[in-house]
Amino acid sequence: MAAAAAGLASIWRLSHRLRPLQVISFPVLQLHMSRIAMGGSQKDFEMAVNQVKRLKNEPGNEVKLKLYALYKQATEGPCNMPKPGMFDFINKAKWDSWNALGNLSKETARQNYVELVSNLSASEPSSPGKPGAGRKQAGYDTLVVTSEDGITKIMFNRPTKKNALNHQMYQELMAALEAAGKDDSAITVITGNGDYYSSGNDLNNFTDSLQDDIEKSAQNAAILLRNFVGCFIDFPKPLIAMVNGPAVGIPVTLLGLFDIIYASDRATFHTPFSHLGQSPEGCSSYMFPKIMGSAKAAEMLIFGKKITAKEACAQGLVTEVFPDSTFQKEVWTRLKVYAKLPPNAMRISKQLIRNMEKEKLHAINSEECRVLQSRWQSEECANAVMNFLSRKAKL
Ligand SMILES: CCCCC/C=C/C(=O)SCCNC(=O)CCNC(=O)[C@H](O)C(C)(C)COP(=O)(O)OP(=O)(O)OC[C@H]1O[C@@H](n2cnc3c(N)ncnc32)[C@H](O)[C@@H]1OP(=O)(O)O
Repeated sequence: MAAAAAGLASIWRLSHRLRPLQVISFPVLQLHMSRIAMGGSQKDFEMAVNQVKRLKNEPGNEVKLKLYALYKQATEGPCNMPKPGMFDFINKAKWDSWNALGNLSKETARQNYVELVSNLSASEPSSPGKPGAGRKQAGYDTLVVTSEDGITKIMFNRPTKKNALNHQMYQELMAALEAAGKDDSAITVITGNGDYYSSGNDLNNFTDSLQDDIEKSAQNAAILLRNFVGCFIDFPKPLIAMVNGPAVGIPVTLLGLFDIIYASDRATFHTPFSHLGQSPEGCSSYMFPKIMGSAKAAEMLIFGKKITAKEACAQGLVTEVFPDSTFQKEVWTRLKVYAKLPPNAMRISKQLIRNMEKEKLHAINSEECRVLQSRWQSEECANAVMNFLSRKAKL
């Protein structure tokens, strides 16, 4: 995990230790970007290097490695570093990427770098104010939060990352739940934007947040997780999950703390904790056996068996499954009716159902986080995360 501590994030920093930003007005920048798409002078290259720092969309590790390699080739020529050891994952990934460019000339590398940045800039969001943005609650980047017809909807909004939960999303979700618990809506719905409900914890959290002190990082992550799951345990109103597509990891385990779970028939439920060298969270170590029986829960939580929406419904994890083609229409129609029921009665009934176990759930949550804190420092976990980040393994 020492290698992970250095972090793929460092590729980004190491490859861009450059001069301070130049200030360029937007029209000048646009003109410039169309120019640099065609050329690769030293000046264009320097501007592209600065432009990279202003990208709003996170380009992903594969692109970062490509940028790193082209930058090194353009500034230093062919790879001149000794090959790092096989367990030095980060430096090995960087070395591989740079070395793969062989004898590419500095000029061509500069030009390729400029073109790559130009393409990345072209796919950036142009301006705020998309249709419907007026109804969006302000203050969230990773979520879209809206309130209407007595329903507060919290939508994961990182579709290009399959709605993986980065640190910002954990914080924003806690804030959104806190606000939804107090607003005048009757029910709260969580769903995902795009083809996934959510692919779970963003595995880049492991490299982005790690400082030199791995123990401290694991401790901070455990505190974050405990507080995060605590918000679901304490949520005072009916909480509904609209599982619009596949779900992996923590968005699945949390389902035991929801009151209703509606799923598209495209949804799947996957908790591959052993594959990741990790252990269950979200109170699933207690709620899953309680909901589906210990044998079915073990297949999911210990052996990482992925189940379909239909299977999840048969096992009691999901309330009802809908054909994907009618999922949105049917579920929203139903929820709008539910949201008209007397809100205080619904809240009180939910609390009657849940409150008896609240204290126990908080204790389970604490214990799961304590165990995970140690798992995150294990070699099994470090290897699994590095394999994903270096593109060697997906689930
Ligand atoms: C601090 C609190 C910790 C709480 C503990 C929580 C535990 C968990 O949630 S464990 C589960 C963790 N999740 C995973 O292990 C999923 C990893 N992702 C995958 O295996 C795959 O991405 C996939 C099966 C979910 C989807 O595969 P595919 O359809 O082929 O799509 P891509 O892999 O190309 O994904 C597109 C894009 O999204 C990025 N991405 C997807 N999931 C994650 C993730 N969990 N973390 C980080 N990034 C993720 C993926 O890297 C791609 O990005 P680009 O390469 O930049 O396009």
